[in-house]
Amino acid sequence: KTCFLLQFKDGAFLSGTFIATVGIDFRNKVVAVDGVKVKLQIWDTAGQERFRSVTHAYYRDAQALLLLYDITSKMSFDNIRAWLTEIHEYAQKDVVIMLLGNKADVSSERMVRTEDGASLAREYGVPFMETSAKTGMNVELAFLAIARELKQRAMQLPDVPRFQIHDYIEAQQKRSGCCAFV
Ligand SMILES: Nc1nc2c(ncn2[C@@H]2O[C@H](COP(=O)(O)OP(=O)(O)OP(=O)(O)O)[C@@H](O)[C@H]2O)c(=O)[nH]1
Repeated sequence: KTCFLLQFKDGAFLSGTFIATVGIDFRNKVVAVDGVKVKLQIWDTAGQERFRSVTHAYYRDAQALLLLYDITSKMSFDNIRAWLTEIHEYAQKDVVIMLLGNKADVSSERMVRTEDGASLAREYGVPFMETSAKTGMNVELAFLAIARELKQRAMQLPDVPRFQIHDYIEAQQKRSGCCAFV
């Protein structure tokens, strides 16, 4: 999660370094959505169980949640259902959720099929992408899709059709020729 956030914030990937997040950390980044500046305040939570009570407290105020698993770790994927249960318990009812299968660059060590990620996301009705904090694949798209959704919600006019995050991601991926949307 930290590498994913740093790739988005600074366009950098620190190879070989792993410093577990203690509790919670945050970064800000301003992005432009159709000429409107959207300030994203992104909280980076610790994945480790022992920090769980700290991270719970932050769900309530989140407008969006990016749920990351590691495609080389079946356990991280299997944990997603538990995270979704927690989200439903602690987060706002209308929170935007996105499921991301990260480390897609390490295909030789893949333990979770793309279809399995996509099918879990379909089950919960949330958008899904595979990403790489190392190469940057889909990192910006994930945050921009969220920013667009939040901006549209904030500025929603009665006669304008609602923004469809699934359609937006699919269209962007088709345009860039990247990574078939499953
Ligand atoms: N190849 C590859 N390695 C990655 C990628 N993302 C993270 N890593 C590596 O995975 C390890 C853990 O990454 P972190 O981003 O620190 O993980 P985290 O989810 O923030 O961990 P916690 O803070 O403990 O919850 C590091 O050694 C990273 O270099 C990726 O997309 N590709």
